[in-house]
Amino acid sequence: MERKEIKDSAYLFLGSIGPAFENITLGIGDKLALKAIAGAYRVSEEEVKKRYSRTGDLGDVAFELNQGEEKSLAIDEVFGSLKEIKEASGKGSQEEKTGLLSSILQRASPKEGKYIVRIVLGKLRLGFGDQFLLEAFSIAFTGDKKYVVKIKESYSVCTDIGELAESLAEQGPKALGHFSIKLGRPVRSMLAQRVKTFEELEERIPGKKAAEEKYDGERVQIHKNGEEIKAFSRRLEDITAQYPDVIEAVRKGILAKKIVLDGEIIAYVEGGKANDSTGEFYSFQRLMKRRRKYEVQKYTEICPVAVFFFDILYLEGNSLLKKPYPERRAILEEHVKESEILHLARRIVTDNLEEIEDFFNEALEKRLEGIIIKSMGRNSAYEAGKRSWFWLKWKEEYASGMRETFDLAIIGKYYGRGKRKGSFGALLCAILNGEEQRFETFTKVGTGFTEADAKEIDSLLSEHIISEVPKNVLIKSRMLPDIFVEPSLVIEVLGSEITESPSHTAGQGEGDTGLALRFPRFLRIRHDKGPYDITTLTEVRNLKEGKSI
Ligand SMILES: Nc1ncnc2c1ncn2[C@@H]1O[C@H](COP(=O)(O)OP(=O)(O)OP(=O)(O)O)[C@@H](O)[C@H]1O
Repeated sequence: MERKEIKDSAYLFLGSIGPAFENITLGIGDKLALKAIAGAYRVSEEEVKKRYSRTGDLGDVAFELNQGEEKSLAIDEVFGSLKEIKEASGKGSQEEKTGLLSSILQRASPKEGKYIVRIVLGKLRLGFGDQFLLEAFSIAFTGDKKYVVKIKESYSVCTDIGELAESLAEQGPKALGHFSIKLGRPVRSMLAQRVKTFEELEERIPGKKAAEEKYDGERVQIHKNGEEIKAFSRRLEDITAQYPDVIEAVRKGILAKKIVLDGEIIAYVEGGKANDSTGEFYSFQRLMKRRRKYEVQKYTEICPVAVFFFDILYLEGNSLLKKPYPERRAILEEHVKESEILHLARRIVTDNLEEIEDFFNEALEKRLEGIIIKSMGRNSAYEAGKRSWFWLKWKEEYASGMRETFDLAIIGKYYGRGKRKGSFGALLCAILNGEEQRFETFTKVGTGFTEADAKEIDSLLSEHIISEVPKNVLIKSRMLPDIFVEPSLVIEVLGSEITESPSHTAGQGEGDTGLALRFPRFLRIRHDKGPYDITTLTEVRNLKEGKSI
């Protein structure tokens, strides 16, 4: 095969005439195909319809009607015609498309005609996909199956299967490893690994790490090449037309000429929530309203979105894929001018797992679904197409293993900090050590409150504010709250794990570590309980050992 034929046939094998990220729809449905078949083989449309209802496949109908056994087409002829069909547009384009299809069917053998019709209708169904084709490339162009893994890696960066086939045909295995990110050709997204326990985050990425908010929307890779701005989905489809608001915001807020950004588009209203400068996030379901071809502009108002960028892959002619994450993040911060629609993914950098836990709880409070922990290591490259151990996801559902409720006494309150300034903050809560008749801190609850809950709690606590720690309360200095309250108000809290903690005093005795409740969530105020009716240390210990309370 000639080089050009190799490229074209790579697309045709997958029932297409180009890579997914280019607009490759031919604009022919059953109705037009039926007309073209009738025209090509000089039978009535009724006849084609009758046969179609019997076989259920217009490709088979074309095969039956075609008498041209000895005819044969070259690949470039087929490919050229399909391209012409795609490009016919505007007034009279339907007739033009039908005429072009008719004409190529007349020149085709029965088998060729059958497959052309199927390709045109997007129903080739050869029974294999791109992964299979990559294995075939390994054998065909390197003579050895052992290159499959490398070819698949290259395909994550060079996502145009035709281009990949052409390079391999030309250079063999030497082509591998030399592909780079290119404007207009999205790379496959880097994905995050999942861990089983919160501690595993520390085992996998020890020491200093970043925790970023995890946005539950649509992954987007934005390519800006001067005036031309394109958005690609995780499946590498061109989704530019769906998000005119995002594209406009990029035009205004991203000043670099040539740049590729990775992020998540999410349904979001800036400053939507009173007292919260971070705005309000909405569900993935709501974002899906934006998946439409018509009335796109109207829906930008019905469902406003924002994009949160968390990575940069390319800048002014240079690939950044191999640079470590901290460097990429610094470059990203330099090039994104935040606005109502453009944001940087919020994050903290720390080596303290408890701070990450707080950050996670705050994310849930904002109705986000979790966090992504990212390695700050020197080798933390952008691993296109890979589920990488440099990125770990931790979601609300992973944290909800135990789901037990506890009645806890409030002994202090923290104000909202940073972005949460002015908002409710969190409550320091204690269990009762029955033997010592002492309240020992067990958890800090910052999520699950409605605005009404927060108001009610504030007003109830206001009567119990004291200036120092009472004798019957044991608090570590690192956990000191902004306001102390005497144990009086009891709340019911849902929690999912009891762990050893250097910050809490529950059951610590002479030792240094106490017990703590992880991922607590406020359920309700227990007006019916007093501070001496709450969950006790004995109950917590039993629960930790797997016995029920
Ligand atoms: N800050 C962030 N960093 C990286 N990815 C993020 C971030 N925020 C949101 N995401 C999204 O979260 C996805 C991973 O989360 P989740 O497990 O919910 O998605 P999934 O589609 O079920 O799984 P996956 O994407 O890992 O196959 C990423 O693919 C990305 O689209």
